[in-house]
Amino acid sequence: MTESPCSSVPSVHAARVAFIGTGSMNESILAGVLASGKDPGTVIATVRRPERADELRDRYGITVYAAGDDDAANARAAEGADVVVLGVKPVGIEDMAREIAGALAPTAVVVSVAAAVTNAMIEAAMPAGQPVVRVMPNTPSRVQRGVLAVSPGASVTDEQTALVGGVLAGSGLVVTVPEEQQDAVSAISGSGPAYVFYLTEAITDAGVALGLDRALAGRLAEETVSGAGELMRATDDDAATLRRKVTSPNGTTEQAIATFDREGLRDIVAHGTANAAARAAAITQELRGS
Ligand SMILES: NC(=O)C1=CN([C@@H]2O[C@H](COP(=O)(O)OP(=O)(O)OC[C@H]3O[C@@H](n4cnc5c(N)ncnc54)[C@H](OP(=O)(O)O)[C@@H]3O)[C@@H](O)[C@H]2O)C=CC1
Ligand SMILES: O=C(O)[C@@H]1CCC=N1
Repeated sequence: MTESPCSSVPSVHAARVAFIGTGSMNESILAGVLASGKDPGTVIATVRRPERADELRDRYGITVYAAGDDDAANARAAEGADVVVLGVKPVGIEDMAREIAGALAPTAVVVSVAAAVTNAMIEAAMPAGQPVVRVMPNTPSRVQRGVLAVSPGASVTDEQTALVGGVLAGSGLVVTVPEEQQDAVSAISGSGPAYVFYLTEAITDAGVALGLDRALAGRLAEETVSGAGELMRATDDDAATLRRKVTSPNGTTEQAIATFDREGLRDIVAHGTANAAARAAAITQELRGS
């Protein structure tokens, strides 16, 4: 991080934010940011397909350009923006950075939410000195309950990083992490919602196997997972303490937990997340080789 020579950074309220490539992840962040009260007139988005642009326009009342039928759409959206959030797939991020580079104000902060793409890769696609910030968000951003892990690049000032953090705070908890931890963060909180949904699916299937109808089993599982999450957030108890409070000695829960331990569920989770982090490192290498 570097010191700002002068205070040319706008307020979070006034900052013009462009979301370039607004699919599952960027839409989640955008939804959280707007729900936090940011003026829709300060937010612009791009997608590839015109029908997707219509959908976002209807849902959020923002300006949306479709790059599929307008080659200049992404550059036009980036022009005049204070914060530009790149949300295309990792393999397309560097090309997208190059596509918009010429349209950016020198002070515009380029944020990449792509897994496995380093600040240095984005910086190399930009004019020298362009501020860049790498972020690993997650989809609960959509309901302002995301976790967004921020790693500032080489040329971004503290004030610019604070602006990015202030905008993203509308979508959830913003934490700062050293960039070398981003693959681990991606494996834990970036992918984490999928693990929780997977567990919810498994609990639902287990309910069906025990004779419940699927609709009821699904409702029980979903309410239980979301209720447990809210409880975890609302109390000072950690997860292990809350688990113990459910587990009566010689009761029913004890049997389930003992089975999970015996059959290695913790090891499976450790192995799965290690593979997720390893995949991020492999994608970085693939992108460097391409
Ligand atoms: N999904 C997640 O939970 C998380 C994703 N990420 C990262 O977010 C990034 C996006 O992932 P995700 O949202 O899942 O992917 P999606 O496929 O849902 O979103 C990609 C979006 O990019 C748009 N797009 C593609 N090409 C262009 C183009 N040339 N111009 C403008 N828009 C374009 C697509 O438009 P269209 O819809 O019209 O095709 C689509 O809306 C990835 O880099 C991923 O690593 C990070 C953390 C979590
Ligand atoms: O699956 C992926 O690659 C992205 C990054 C983290 C969550 N989704």
